[in-house]
Amino acid sequence: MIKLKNINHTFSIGRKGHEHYVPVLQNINLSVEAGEIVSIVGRSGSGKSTLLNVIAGFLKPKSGRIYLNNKDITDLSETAHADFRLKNVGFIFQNFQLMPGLSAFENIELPLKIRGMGKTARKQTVEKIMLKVGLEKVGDHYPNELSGGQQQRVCIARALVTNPSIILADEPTGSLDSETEQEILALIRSLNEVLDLTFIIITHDEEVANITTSKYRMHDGEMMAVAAHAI
Ligand SMILES: Nc1ncnc2c1ncn2[C@@H]1O[C@H](COP(=O)(O)OP(=O)(O)OP(=O)(O)O)[C@@H](O)[C@H]1O
Repeated sequence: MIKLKNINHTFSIGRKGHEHYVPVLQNINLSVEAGEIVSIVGRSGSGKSTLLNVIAGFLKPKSGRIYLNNKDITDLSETAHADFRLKNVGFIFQNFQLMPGLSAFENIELPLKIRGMGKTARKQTVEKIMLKVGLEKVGDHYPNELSGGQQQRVCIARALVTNPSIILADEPTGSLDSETEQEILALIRSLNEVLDLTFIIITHDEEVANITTSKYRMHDGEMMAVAAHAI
């Protein structure tokens, strides 16, 4: 489903004329099959977010190829990439990134509005997702009227609502207490099982890495497989 082939990336640091180049991704190869939950762990600065940005198409690698569902997406234009993301990829963030002026329902509905879906279909789709993630009672709450766990559920529902084939998650439980973390991890597992959704999760947290089917560790821009086990 996702294949990274020999991905390399460097950032240039410093003023023009005095810049130096820091290799951040070095010869990364990764293959993620449909229905997997993959975690990428590693210290701060090891290149995890850069890798996720490359997979998402926000950052073009200096070299290497990226395939999603057998389609080479490395050289898509920005517009084509944005369109591709809207149809195929959902995002979950550590700090939720919800729109503060929109209710839970409206936050989840937003990607469907952007896609031009009609009002009745939107309502049906959002209500179905809200039920799936346990938000049916708080649709009219604004983000500041929700707990951290509920906000993360809204973020997850918003990621799911366009029916993506893959979810990219950046520290999805980083802002949650340990009990809420367990609830969100259980939700991710059940979505994976029921919907056969694929997840790539970057995390510092070994608890998160424990629910995954494959685990990789980044170290100074290099990646190695740590373990693979059935959940
Ligand atoms: N836009 C940029 N320009 C220059 N250097 C960058 C840029 N973004 C990241 N870096 C550098 O690339 C390296 C990897 O950063 P990255 O954010 O991918 O690490 P990370 O593993 O996600 O860290 P964290 O867990 O703290 O988020 C770091 O040394 C960082 O300083």
